[in-house]
Amino acid sequence: MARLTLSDIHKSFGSTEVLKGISLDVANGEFLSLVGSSGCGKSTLLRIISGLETPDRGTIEIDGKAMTALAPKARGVAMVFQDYALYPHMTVAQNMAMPLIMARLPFHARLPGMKWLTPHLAPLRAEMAGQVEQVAQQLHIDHLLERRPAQLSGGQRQRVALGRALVRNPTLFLMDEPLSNLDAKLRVKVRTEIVDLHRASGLTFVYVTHDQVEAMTMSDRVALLQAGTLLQVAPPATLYAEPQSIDVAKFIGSPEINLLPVCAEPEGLRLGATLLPLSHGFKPGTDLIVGLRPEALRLSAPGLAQLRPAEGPELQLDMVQASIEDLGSEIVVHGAVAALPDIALRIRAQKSLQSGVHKIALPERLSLHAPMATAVIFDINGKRLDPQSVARRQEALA
Ligand SMILES: Nc1ncnc2c1ncn2[C@@H]1O[C@H](COP(=O)(O)OP(=O)(O)OP(=O)(O)O)[C@@H](O)[C@H]1O
Repeated sequence: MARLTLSDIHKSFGSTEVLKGISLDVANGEFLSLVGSSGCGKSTLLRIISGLETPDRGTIEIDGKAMTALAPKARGVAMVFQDYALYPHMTVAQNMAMPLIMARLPFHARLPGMKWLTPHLAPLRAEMAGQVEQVAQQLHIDHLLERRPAQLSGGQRQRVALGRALVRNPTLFLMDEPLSNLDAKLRVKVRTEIVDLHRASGLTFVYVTHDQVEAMTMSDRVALLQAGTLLQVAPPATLYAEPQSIDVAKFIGSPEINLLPVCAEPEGLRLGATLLPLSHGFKPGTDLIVGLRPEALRLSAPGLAQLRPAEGPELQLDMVQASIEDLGSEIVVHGAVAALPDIALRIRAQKSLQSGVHKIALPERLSLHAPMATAVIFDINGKRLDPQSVARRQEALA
């Protein structure tokens, strides 16, 4: 187990500043995912932690010990790459033993044929073979030890790469998009296996992905990186329900969050002809943005099953439906706010809550309802307005 501390990490390649001052603490035994769109600097940060890349500025500590100047192999860190980087001419057993051989056998003893000329090293070789066997059993690949990588499936290769990293008994496990070469079904399976491996090993994991579903389902916390800056670091549920900015709100959740430009009035927030009763005491005339998750919206229309009564106060919006995506268990409805055709709306709803017909047909005009508590309010620069400070302001005005 290891605690990782990054302080003010900067990195440029030529004139391009890729990391702009990253500070991050990863706790002992935590599973932290680093997410962000392509090119935002995820792999560079991982390579800096492992020692494969040097930061221009900033420090890396593991359990309080300075790592910044140490060579990769001195850091006790294991890394699994996207392409697995297995040696094609070696068996699975030889691939998995390689980190042990490099760390523990003297150079001359690693050369071909030296096994017979260094009998005094036989106990060490047997111990290493035992370690490989043990990790192979843990990953259910012990029956594959004599095969070469070309004789394995994608998922099996992936497990060999994990095994090769684990065999060194690392304190910190780094993974760079390890599932991206697997098909969708296998990805779900291996995802669960990695989570199980994390639980069983108790190791600290830092996992890079651009896939928000992976990050949200696997991690204790998610760190969202954008253009070399950390936008927010939080548990998945917090990132989803309490995004600190519009950029975070847009990255997490599919379909994307609905963003409605409104203007504050004394009685609420005005969206075209609709007045949303979110009267938070904003100065009249202030432009704001209201975020509503597609799955927070419920539809009603003539001919549809009646909605269950709401548990708390609700917002109501009229929508002009443009298209319906039927995903089997649920539907996604796209459309526009009535009378404001440029403002797109998306709703995600369980199909069983609809009228029960096989082919979903909805009237063009729909009425949408969302619990008020699910609305997230941002200022015009995209920063989330803290609900507590909003409440305090309301009290002060009362
Ligand atoms: N060795 C290098 N030399 C020059 N530029 C580099 C180097 N390594 C990375 N970059 C650039 O740094 C930026 C960040 O790259 P990085 O691989 O860290 O992004 P990423 O978030 O991991 O992207 P992806 O999800 O596509 O792998 C990119 O613009 C990339 O082209």
